[in-house]
Amino acid sequence: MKMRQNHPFDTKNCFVPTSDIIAVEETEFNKKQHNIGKWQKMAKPHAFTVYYVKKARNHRWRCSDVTFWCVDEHLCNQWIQALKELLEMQKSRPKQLLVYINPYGGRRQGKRIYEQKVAPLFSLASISTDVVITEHANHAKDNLFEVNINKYDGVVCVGGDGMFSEVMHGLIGRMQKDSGIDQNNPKAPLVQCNIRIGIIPAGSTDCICYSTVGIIDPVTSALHIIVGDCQPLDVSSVHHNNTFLKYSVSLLGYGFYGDILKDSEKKRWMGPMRYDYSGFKTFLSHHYYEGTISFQPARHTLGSPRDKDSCRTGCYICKKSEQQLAEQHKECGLKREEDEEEWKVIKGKFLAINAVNMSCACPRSPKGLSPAAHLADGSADLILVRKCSRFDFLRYLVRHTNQDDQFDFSFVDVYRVKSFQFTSKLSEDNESNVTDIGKKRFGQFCRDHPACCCNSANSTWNCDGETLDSSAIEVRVHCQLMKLFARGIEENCKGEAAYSQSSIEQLL
Ligand SMILES: CCCCCCCCCCCCC/C=C/[C@@H](O)[C@H](COP(=O)(O)O)NC(=O)CCCCCCCCCCCCCCC
Ligand SMILES: Nc1ncnc2c1ncn2[C@@H]1O[C@H](COP(=O)(O)OP(=O)(O)O)[C@@H](O)[C@H]1O
Ligand SMILES: [Ca+2]
Repeated sequence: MKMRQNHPFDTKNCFVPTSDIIAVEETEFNKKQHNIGKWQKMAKPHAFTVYYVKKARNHRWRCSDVTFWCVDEHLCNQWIQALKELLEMQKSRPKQLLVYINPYGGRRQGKRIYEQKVAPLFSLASISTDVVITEHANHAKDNLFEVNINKYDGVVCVGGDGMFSEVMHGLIGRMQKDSGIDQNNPKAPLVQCNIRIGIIPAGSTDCICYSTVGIIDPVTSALHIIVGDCQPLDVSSVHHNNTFLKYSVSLLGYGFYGDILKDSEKKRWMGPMRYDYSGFKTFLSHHYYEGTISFQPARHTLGSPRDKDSCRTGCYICKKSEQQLAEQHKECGLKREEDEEEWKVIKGKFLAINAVNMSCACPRSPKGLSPAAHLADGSADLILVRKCSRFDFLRYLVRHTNQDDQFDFSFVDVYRVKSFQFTSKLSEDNESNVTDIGKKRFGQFCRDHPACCCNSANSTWNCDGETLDSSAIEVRVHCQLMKLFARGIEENCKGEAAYSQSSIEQLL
């Protein structure tokens, strides 16, 4: 048996674990191939091609192939058969997928990206698909309540974080409905969703994809789906007055990121640039908001938000935290102790309140809002940015883009929490004096100090890129409620070199 790679100048030996094989196919023999070099000496060659994952720099994956030639047709078929059987044994690989494409996400390239880059790979890997191109917001979510979900091994969403959020709401909501769980009850133990979601990035921020794969690249994401990767993910539930509002997996942000989102929605025509435009505007407006945050610290996890190590493939902290939580729940089931656990209360004036379930790394900030946050440890990092000067806030923002510690400021606090509540001062006041028409009419600016940027109007919550209607919320982290076709960010990738190079550049 002889081997020929599609890159003839690569190393002669090629080692491919079966878990990295995408497909094995009998190679169509044509005259041109027969005339290449030494193969022309073979009387009647037979060949098969192995398509496999080739790992490149910066967590990027590509489909590569190697062709094996031989004269014996029987031997060739035996090899094809044996390799196909090996692939068949990989039970985590999906065979049937349901795909939702948001044609208006990001730069409006979702359909093209799927058809040109992803569909050919799925077809090579013999994955059958049912494709839905969404016609309106909530199309995918509503559809997920109707389809025969058991037919599928996974759901793929082509779009941004907002589109992912929609699909996640459909799947988690469907799961609770089928199990008779009332989502409006903030204390209800939610049923885990075992149908994995794959994200083909075609949105504006794509932070969920970046934080779970390490790169925004449709081909890489498609290959993670094909090899059947599985990454559990924490999900936060958000309630107001015993009414379910939304789930969140990436950023739940009040103040700065809420205001950016609200402003940017009016500028959708700008595409992903709208966030930079609204970001600049919001930065200049420098509004802060008064309110009270109470939270329960996450005592079950070994990690802390100030750790130097981040969550990586096969993360030990996520595994340990999951075990710890399972043990606690067993005990709590008997004693119903959870609610008695300590609550910490913080009142203040905040420029931003960010709760993140994952690092929220994205191309704008490759280390994210909380670099040491874990994907599946049952906790969220609660970041409180108190009132400070514009200059200090800018210093804080800039540290998201370099190696310096963004938590090392006197006006920034970070806590690892398992649940929290927020009420704005305004809603507290409104509750105490029911109708204050004056406040509503002149509510935009502080009447006592017109120039102080103190805002007597509420901000809005940014929940994975969607606005919430209520400012008073109650949030609870559900450990590993769902799963993605991903494996977290891999350690010691060739890409790490680029990271350390930039840190060297900074030192010089
Ligand atoms: C001076 C430069 C400062 C850069 C600071 C960058 C911090 C970026 C952190 C981004 C965290 C993103 C968390 C993810 C949120 C997404 O779920 C969510 C939805 O995504 P989708 O549209 O794909 O559906 N995206 C968002 O809510 C957008 C967040 C907006 C991030 C843009 C921030 C730009 C800030 C620019 C400040 C400029 C100050 C300039 C002063 C001279
Ligand atoms: N066909 C459609 N028309 C309009 N909105 C849609 C459609 N399909 C999905 N959406 C909504 O668009 C929003 C943003 O989508 P997303 O793919 O995240 O793009 P972006 O990253 O640019 O915000 C989501 O909230 C989703 O519900
Ligand atoms: Ca987490």
